[in-house]
Amino acid sequence: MYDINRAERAVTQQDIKISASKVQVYYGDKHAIKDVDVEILDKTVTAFIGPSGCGKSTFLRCINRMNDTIPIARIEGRILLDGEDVYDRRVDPVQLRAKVGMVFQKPNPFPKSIYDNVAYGPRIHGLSRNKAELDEIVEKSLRGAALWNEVKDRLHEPGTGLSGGQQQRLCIARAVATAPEVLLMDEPCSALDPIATSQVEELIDQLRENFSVVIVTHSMQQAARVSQKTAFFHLGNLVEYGSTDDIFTNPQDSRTESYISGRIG
Ligand SMILES: Nc1ncnc2c1ncn2[C@@H]1O[C@H](COP(=O)(O)OP(=O)(O)OP(=O)(O)O)[C@@H](O)[C@H]1O
Repeated sequence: MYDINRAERAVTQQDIKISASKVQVYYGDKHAIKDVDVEILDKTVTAFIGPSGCGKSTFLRCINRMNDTIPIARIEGRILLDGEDVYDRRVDPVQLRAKVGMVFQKPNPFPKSIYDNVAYGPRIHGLSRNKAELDEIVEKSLRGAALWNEVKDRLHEPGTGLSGGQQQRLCIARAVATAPEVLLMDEPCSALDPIATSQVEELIDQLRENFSVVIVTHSMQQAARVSQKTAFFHLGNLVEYGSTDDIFTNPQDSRTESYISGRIG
């Protein structure tokens, strides 16, 4: 049923990149994430799956403190990135988000040129000393996002003039331009057609050579194709977490089994 062979399945002994313990998220009185413990590996694609409203995006946003921007959101527990608490008062969320990049559901390029979209982060974080270095970062990022060949002759045209799939790859280039260590992707293909989806999925597979990638997806086929680890959420709980093969072929919890077989969700 699921194509479980496309992504390399042998998850070798990877370092733990993110370690969450006893994470709770409340929106006002609503308890949206309940006591979540999870260890996310480096150089691995981890998929978050589960029915609508189960908390996938909420938990994803905890990792780079995007929930800080929602006034009614309250977070408890601990999330360590390379052993350091991302909620420590000394952590600057802007710096954190350069290290933990994010790609959203709808491509959201800035109303700027293709070049300036990618150069934006490196400029504000002072990652280049001169124009030549900045050019290099822009080219490398666009190559990394498998977009360079399509845009190299029109770098100074607006990013918003690209197709949806190209815009999403531009957003991925923008995210990788600040040399992040983790890439969070919240349903990155939901606005894309099948061809653009397949290009972005291939890209995700390449990105894990350098990053820890966490992807929220509604498509179980996509989770099976791109991830090596899968976490199944249900009603705010992390019900089951394991290798993608195991989750899809031998789930241990009846709720996981019901979801992957289409009985809930
Ligand atoms: N900004 C917010 N304010 C109040 N409640 C919210 C907010 N964002 C999410 N919630 C609630 O928290 C719960 C989890 O939502 P979340 O968006 O994280 O789920 P999800 O699994 O990502 O859903 P979907 O698959 O539909 O995107 C839901 O009950 C939702 O209504």
